[in-house]
Amino acid sequence: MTFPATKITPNLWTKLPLSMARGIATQVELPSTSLNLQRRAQARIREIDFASPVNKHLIDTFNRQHNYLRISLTERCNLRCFYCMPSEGIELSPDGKLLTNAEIIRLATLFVKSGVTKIRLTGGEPTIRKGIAEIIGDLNSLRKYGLKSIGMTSNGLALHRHLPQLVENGLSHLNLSLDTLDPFKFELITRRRGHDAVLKALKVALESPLASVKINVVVIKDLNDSEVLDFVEMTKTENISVRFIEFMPFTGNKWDKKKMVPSSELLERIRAKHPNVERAPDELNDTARSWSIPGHKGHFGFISSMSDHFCSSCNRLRLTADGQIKVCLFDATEVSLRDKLRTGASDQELLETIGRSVSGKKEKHAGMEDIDVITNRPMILIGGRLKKSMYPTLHLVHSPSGSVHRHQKSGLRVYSTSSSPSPSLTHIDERGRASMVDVGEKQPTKRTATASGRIYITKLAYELVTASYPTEDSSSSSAESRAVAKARHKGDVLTVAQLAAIMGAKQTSSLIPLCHPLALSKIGVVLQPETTTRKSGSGEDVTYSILCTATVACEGKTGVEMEALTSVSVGLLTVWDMLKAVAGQEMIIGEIMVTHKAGGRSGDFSRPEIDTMLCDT
Ligand SMILES: Nc1nc2c(ncn2[C@@H]2O[C@H](COP(=O)(O)OP(=O)(O)OP(=O)(O)O)[C@@H](O)[C@H]2O)c(=O)[nH]1
Ligand SMILES: C[S@@+](CC[C@H](N)C(=O)[O-])C[C@H]1O[C@@H](n2cnc3c(N)ncnc32)[C@H](O)[C@@H]1O
Ligand code: SF4
Ligand code: SF4
Repeated sequence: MTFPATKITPNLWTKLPLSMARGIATQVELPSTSLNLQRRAQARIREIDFASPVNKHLIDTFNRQHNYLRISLTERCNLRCFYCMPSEGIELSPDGKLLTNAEIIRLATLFVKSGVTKIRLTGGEPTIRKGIAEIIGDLNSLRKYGLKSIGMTSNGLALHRHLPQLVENGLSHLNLSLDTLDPFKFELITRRRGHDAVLKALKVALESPLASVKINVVVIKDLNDSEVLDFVEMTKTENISVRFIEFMPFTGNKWDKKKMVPSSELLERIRAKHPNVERAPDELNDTARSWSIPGHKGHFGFISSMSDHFCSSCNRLRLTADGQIKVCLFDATEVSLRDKLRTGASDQELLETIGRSVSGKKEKHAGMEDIDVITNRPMILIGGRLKKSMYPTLHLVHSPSGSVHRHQKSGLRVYSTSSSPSPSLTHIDERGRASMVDVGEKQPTKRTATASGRIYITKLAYELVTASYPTEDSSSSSAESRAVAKARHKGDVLTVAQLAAIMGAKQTSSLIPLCHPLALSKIGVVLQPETTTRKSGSGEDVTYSILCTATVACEGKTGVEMEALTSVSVGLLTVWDMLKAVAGQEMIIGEIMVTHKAGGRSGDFSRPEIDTMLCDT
């Protein structure tokens, strides 16, 4: 006999681990007198299987037990983070294709009864899903089947007012995405405003009884990597976990290895300031490797999906908003549970479908050298599909046929760019020469457009603009006062800029070569000085700016967005001219955009405002 099975006392049998039971059950050299032992071993295996918290359909061929389900509640979002979605936007699934609240709960119940103990709601932005509070409440009732945690990953924009209700209904863990402490950079990264709202949400979260609050920071070289120490500073007084995430590639996000800062490099920067930084315990199956600084209340960690992946301990499955099961973030394969559900599949049939997907899960994702050639969905969708015209033109392997084929090195599916239609320009004739569009045949309709833009100015310039005029002694001899006097000499900055913006709208066709002259019926310009305050390591940082908004209208054959944009641009340039004596070259003009447009064939457009996108929970 090669196995000391006979030495196992009845008491020990009940604790015999699966591997040993298997060893005994499969031994061929057991004497016939020991067949009883084999039977006992087989019985022990059945006992373990029965008691196993995870159904066999959720265990893959690498023995990874999938007890973490991420549910995407929506494909929509109130931000437009450049690293998550293509600038062209995404094609949304029609509402009828999305899982209903009842379908989400039916599937979640099945997963929980099969061993899932952790559910994370994500998206898109989960907080804009109608009825999220009820969904959380219903998930909470699954605790009786073994569900231990209900988490949510959110950008926080619409959260601060709703969070207490969500927590009351059962939300236990919140991961808040906040990549920068600088409001200006926030707008660059998310292509939207709302930094203040996210900070408010963070404050509410830290004051709530949530079991954990984590901040997700996607680190991009030369954009926000200089803020890593400021984020670490937050862990000094707050019981939070800040996680620095390596920038990952998804279709359309223009991933570039050079924009990614490896976690090891960030750790060295942190160590240079805090030599006593030490490794902290990780949670089981955690994506992050945690570290802390002695004396700090919170800790920080690195999610090194690219440089040091954690696939061997992967325990996660994804359910997309349109009801697909996706077993790996980087695997485009998916199976529709929604279709099965809607054709009357039983729980057992659904579980078997899930099991087939799980058993096909690969050991790990492609390495850094190959991963940028796979065609996956943009991160925001993780469940929808890209418009053909959105297939990326970078990082793709071309095929002569212009069809889908496999990348030679990784074996992953790639798309050729040759089938992508190219958009056409309206101001170019067939020979590629500039030409004004003939609008003679078009019917005049009421058109309106609103554009906005911002100029960032210095504190002194801000005070000058907002102080009632005149307030200071312009005879003072300091250089600063002389500059103030010189600027004031030009007049009331906001009034002059407003008039200039009105003139700018009227002059658009003289300035922009192919714009039609239009008889404008309305030009409304508002210049609003604004301050934004943020906490920094050394106290508070305040940003000073002036927001210029112009609304233009006409009864005509072409749109008036160029007039609105020109108006804003001229208004902001005038502010620059008026303030250059005090603010010099430190000013920045930016974020010039169309925010609303109505009338005309292309239909109405409204850039989502933070407040209009709030969920209605
Ligand atoms: N490779 C890989 N990375 C993932 C996966 N899920 C999340 N991440 C990474 O982890 C980051 C944070 O995701 P979160 O939504 O906060 O989820 P989480 O890290 O699982 O959250 P915890 O439950 O707090 O551990 C994402 O931005 C990704 O970079 C995954 O399944 N695979
Ligand atoms: C897709 S978002 C969805 C939830 C929510 N809208 C949010 O931003 O928190 C989930 C997480 O993925 C992260 N993420 C998105 N694109 C990423 C990328 N290219 N690389 C790394 N993380 C990314 C976000 O920062 C966020 O923390
Ligand atoms: S990361 Fe989140 S907030 Fe940003 S665009 Fe993607 S889904 Fe929206
Ligand atoms: S890449 Fe795939 S296998 Fe690796 S951790 Fe993410 S989901 Fe799991």
